[in-house]
Amino acid sequence: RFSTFGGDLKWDKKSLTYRIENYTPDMSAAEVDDSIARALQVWARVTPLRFSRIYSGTADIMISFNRRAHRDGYPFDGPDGTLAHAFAPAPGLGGDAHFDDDETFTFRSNSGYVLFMVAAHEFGHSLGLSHSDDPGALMYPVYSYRNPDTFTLHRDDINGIQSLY
Ligand SMILES: CNC(=O)[C@@H](NC(=O)[C@H](CC(C)C)CN(O)C=O)C(C)(C)C
Ligand SMILES: [Ca+2]
Ligand SMILES: [Zn+2]
Ligand SMILES: [Zn+2]
Repeated sequence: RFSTFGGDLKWDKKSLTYRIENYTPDMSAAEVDDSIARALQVWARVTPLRFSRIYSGTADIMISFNRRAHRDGYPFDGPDGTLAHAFAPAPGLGGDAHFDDDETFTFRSNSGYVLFMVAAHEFGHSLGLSHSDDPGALMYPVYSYRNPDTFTLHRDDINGIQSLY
């Protein structure tokens, strides 16, 4: 069963911007760009939301790779453990997604954490979803590998995001 953040935190606009601030050494920049774009598309396909990329200035969804403490009061924990975090819709830090660069991120291989899968989960938070208790849902709080080519959103994720937009 999906959950949202208290107070129905959601964006009050349909067009959102995103900016990739830096890159992980684990993958090519093109693979990171593609993983991020596809992770946003997961949600765009089932909502009226549209995402456009900007290359400077402040986007609604600022995306970065960080290690340990990185100035938001939620330091990462080194390899494994927490893989990433994201903030509910709001100005400033709201909507932003941070990835723990002490992880090994991959484009599609399960020899690390598939960036597309992690990002798709994080963007659920960026859009206003909290966690689901359904183990098959993308918003379930535990990472599980799924083939990026055959991945589809679980009914619970769709119900959740469509309860907001
Ligand atoms: C492999 N490690 C895990 O499965 C860890 N889970 C995560 O890092 C979550 C992200 C995954 C689901 C992409 C954190 N989260 O909810 C961010 O929004 C632990 C379950 C160990 C906390
Ligand atoms: Ca970690
Ligand atoms: Zn952070
Ligand atoms: Zn989460």
